[in-house]
Amino acid sequence: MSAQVKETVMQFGEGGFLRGFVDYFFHKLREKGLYDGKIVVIQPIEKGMVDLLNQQKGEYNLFLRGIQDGEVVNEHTHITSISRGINPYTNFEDYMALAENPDLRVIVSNTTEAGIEYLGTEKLSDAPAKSYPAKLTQFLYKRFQTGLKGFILLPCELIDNNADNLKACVLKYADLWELGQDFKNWIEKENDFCNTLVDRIVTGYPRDEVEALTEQIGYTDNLIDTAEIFHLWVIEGHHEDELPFNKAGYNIVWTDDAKPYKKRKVRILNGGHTSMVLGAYLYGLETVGECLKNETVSAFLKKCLFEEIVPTLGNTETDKNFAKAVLDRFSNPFIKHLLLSIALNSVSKFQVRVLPTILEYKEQNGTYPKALTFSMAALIAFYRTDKANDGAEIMEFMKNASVEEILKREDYWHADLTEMIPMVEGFYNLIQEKGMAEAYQAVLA
Ligand SMILES: NC(=O)c1ccc[n+]([C@@H]2O[C@H](COP(=O)([O-])OP(=O)(O)OC[C@H]3O[C@@H](n4cnc5c(N)ncnc54)[C@H](O)[C@@H]3O)[C@@H](O)[C@H]2O)c1
Ligand SMILES: O=P(O)(O)OC[C@@H](O)[C@@H](O)[C@H](O)[C@H](O)CO
Repeated sequence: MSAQVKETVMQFGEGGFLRGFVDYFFHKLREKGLYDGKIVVIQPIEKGMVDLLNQQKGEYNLFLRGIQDGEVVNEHTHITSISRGINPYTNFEDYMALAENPDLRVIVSNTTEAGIEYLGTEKLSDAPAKSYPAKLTQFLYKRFQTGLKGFILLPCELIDNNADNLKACVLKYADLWELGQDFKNWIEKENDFCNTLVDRIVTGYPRDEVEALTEQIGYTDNLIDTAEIFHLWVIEGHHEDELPFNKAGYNIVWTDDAKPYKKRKVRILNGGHTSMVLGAYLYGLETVGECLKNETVSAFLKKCLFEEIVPTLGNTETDKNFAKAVLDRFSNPFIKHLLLSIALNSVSKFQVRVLPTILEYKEQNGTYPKALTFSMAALIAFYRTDKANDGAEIMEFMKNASVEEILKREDYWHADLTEMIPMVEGFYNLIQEKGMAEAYQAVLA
C-alpha cells in the first residue's frame, strides 16, 4: 500500500455482494470527489479470496445491468475503492495495527447469515479469534486502549437487527474476556451500531459470460462481479454528513426505523424467490429469468405476490409498487440468477421469508393461502431430490420423513403447523403423482 492512501473503512468480507454494493458506493463517492478514503478488506474465515484481491491490487470490474426508468442500463465500472486485503489468519499483526489508524471510521461487514454468532470458546489472545464478532471485539478493545475515536458500524448481514445482534455478541465477548466496564461503556457511547437492510441482486462471477466480458475489459480479471442496477440500502442512523451517498445520487435511506423496509423486502422479494424457485426447478427451469418468461411459473409467482403476500402486508400502494418492481427485477434479461443458488438453505429461508405470510393470511382470512401452501409442498418434493443443499441433518430428515413429520418439526418452522398438514399433503401427493405441470394447473385453477 502506498503511504498516501488514507484507509477510512474496514470491511469484513470479500464476497461478491459487498464488492457489488458497498465498495461500488464508496468508489462512486471518491470518483465524485465526495469522499477521501479507501477500504481495507478483512477476510473473515480461513479460506478466502484476499490473496486474489491483493494480486489485483484490490481492483476489479463490476457490471451493473438492468432496466431503469424504461431505459436499458449497462454500466461497467473499474472499482478502485479498496486499498488492500488482510488475511488475519496469516497476518494478524497487520489486522490489529489498523486499530491505531486515526483515519479509520467505518466498519462494514457481510459474513452471511451465519457470521454474527457468539461461540464463547475463543480467547482474547487467539490470533485471530474464530467468529467475526470475536475478531471484532479483539480489534475494538485495542482501539479502546489507544484512546482513539470509535466507529460507525454498518453490518449488511441479512438477519433481523443485524447491528443489535453484533453489538450484543461484542458485549458478551467483553464479559467472557473480562475486558471491564469502561470498555463496555466505550462500546455503548463511542460506537454507533446501525441496523441496516440491503437490497440488490448480485449474481457474482459470471461463469458463462467470462469470455465476452474479458474481451470488453481487455485483460483477465478473476474477480469480475455482476449485479442488477437496482439498489436500496436502509440504514438506522444519521451519518449522511460523513457518508454522503445520497449526494452522489444513490438510494440510501437514513432512518430511525428500518423495520417496515425490511418486512416489505423480505416478504415480497425474498418470499417471491423462495416460494417460486423450488417448484420451478422441479418443473424443469434453471434461472429466475426463465421463470418469468414461462407463462405457468410467472402466473404462479404473480398469484403468490398479488393475491397472497401483498394483501397480507396490507395492500398499500408502496407494497404493490414494490412487488411490481420485483417482477421487473426478476425479468432483468441481463442477469442469470440460478434457481439452485437461491435454493441453498431453503428450510430456514422458508421459515423466515414465506411462512410468516402463510400464518398471517390464515389469521386474517380463516383459510390458508393456496399458492404459498403449495410452495411448502414443492419445498418438500425438492428436498427429496439430490439437488437440495442444506445442513446435513436437515437434508437427511427432509429426504426421508413424511409430510406430517416434517410439518411437526417446530424447531424448523418456529410454529405449530399441524393444521396445515392435510393441505400440504394434498399438494405434495399431487406433485409426486401427476408431476409439477399438472400440479401447477390445479393450484392456478
Ligand atoms: N447475492 C445477493 O444477491 C445478495 C443480496 C443481498 C444480500 N446477500 C447476502 O449476502 C451474503 C453474502 O453473499 P455473497 O453473494 O457476497 O456471497 P459470497 O459467497 O461471495 O461471500 C460470502 C462472504 O461471507 C464470508 N463468510 C462465509 N461464511 C462465514 C462465516 N461462517 N463467518 C464469517 N464469514 C463468513 C466469506 O468469507 C465471504 O466473504 C449472503 O448470505 C446473502 O444472504 C446477497
Ligand atoms: O442470497 P441468499 O441466498 O440469502 O438469497 C437469495 C436471494 O433471495 C437474495 O440474494 C436476493 O437476491 C437478495 O436478497 C436481493 O437483495
